[in-house]
Amino acid sequence: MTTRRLLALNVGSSTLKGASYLLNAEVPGAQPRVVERSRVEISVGPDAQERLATLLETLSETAAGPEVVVHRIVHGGDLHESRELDEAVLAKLDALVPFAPLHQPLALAFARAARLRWLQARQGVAFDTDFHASLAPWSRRLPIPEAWDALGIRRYGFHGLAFASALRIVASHDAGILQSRAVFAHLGGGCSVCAVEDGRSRDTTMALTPLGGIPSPTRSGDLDPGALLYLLRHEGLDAQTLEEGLSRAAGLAGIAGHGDMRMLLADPDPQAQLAVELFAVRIAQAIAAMATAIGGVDHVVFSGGIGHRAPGLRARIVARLGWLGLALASRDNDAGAIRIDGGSGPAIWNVAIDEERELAESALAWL
Ligand SMILES: Nc1ncnc2c1ncn2[C@@H]1O[C@H](COP(=O)(O)OP(=O)(O)O)[C@@H](O)[C@H]1O
Ligand SMILES: CC(=O)OP(=O)(O)O
Ligand SMILES: [Mg+2]
Repeated sequence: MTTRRLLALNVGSSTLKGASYLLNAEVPGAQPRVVERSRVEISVGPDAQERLATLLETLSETAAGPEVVVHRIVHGGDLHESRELDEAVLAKLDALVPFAPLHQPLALAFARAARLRWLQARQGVAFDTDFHASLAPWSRRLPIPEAWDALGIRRYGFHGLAFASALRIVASHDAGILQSRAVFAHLGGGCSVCAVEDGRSRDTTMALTPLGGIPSPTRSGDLDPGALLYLLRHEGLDAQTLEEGLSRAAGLAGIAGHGDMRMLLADPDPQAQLAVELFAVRIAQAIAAMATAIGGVDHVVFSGGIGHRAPGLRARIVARLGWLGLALASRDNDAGAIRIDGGSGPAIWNVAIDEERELAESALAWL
């Protein structure tokens, strides 16, 4: 048997998740089996070398370095499919920094730090945007002048590795999801909802950047574009101040002062309750909108730090979708079971996604 050590790095907006795997092949050249060894989650920080060192210490992987490293890259632009990282790919990803300013610089700093640290390792990237290569033409195009579309201002969509993982996990319980209409709600540091028909993304709420779509804990999501023009033109805000406000001080935090859903759900303060209500209604509306995009819904799938861990929020979202036939089995929902519907309408799933495994599996395409 041949064995290679692989490290998967998932740089999110609030967390850095790492997992180490063995790629075991019975004979040289055979498709390897991806076997997880250890995983860790730490908060992100500005010093990539220091964070990498901390991550490796916790993974107990300092003695033998990885032979393969795969990085999650939020924005791949027109690049599709996982691929090996070289200077030309890095340059293309650098150019996409303005389309994902919270994520892309950090992830590329980690990729560069990892390339310096493990000079001998083969390193690659997989993109959040890749899952959405199949978006419907009316979803991909934004209703803006042609000349702006030509600049690349269109819907790309994000959280693709999260949706792919959720799809893989649900399909392992019910392969029927691969031939049906499914709506995925990924609710974490960033939140987005996706319409998936026969296993392919057709529409999603985030668009050009991970700032669009439904609100997130500290991000505004979609706004009247006139509000931004007003702030620029009449309140004298510059682009930097606007970006900071929309990315870090908006969403739940804009209304309630912070974006921690655990605390908000338990807080009777009217502003906390307004934030939760606005969040739940916008997500429920997005689920209905995504169902409309694909002519109905057979499965609804929740994931992400909030989507998977906050049963009270799932209950509030589903309560608004009874007219679509959705109903929860309350006890299963409260217990955090994977299948949480009452058995009558569409199936409702609650999954602990594994983006790191998606990263690891994606490397098999270019190794
Ligand atoms: N038990 C919980 N209930 C509600 N929210 C939670 C819970 N645990 C974590 N969260 C929230 O989940 C979010 C992080 O989700 P995650 O998907 O891990 O983030 P990232 O986008 O960094 O990958 C944070 O906003 C955190 O407050
Ligand atoms: C795309 C995105 O918003 O990712 P995250 O939720 O990990 O911040
Ligand atoms: Mg995430």
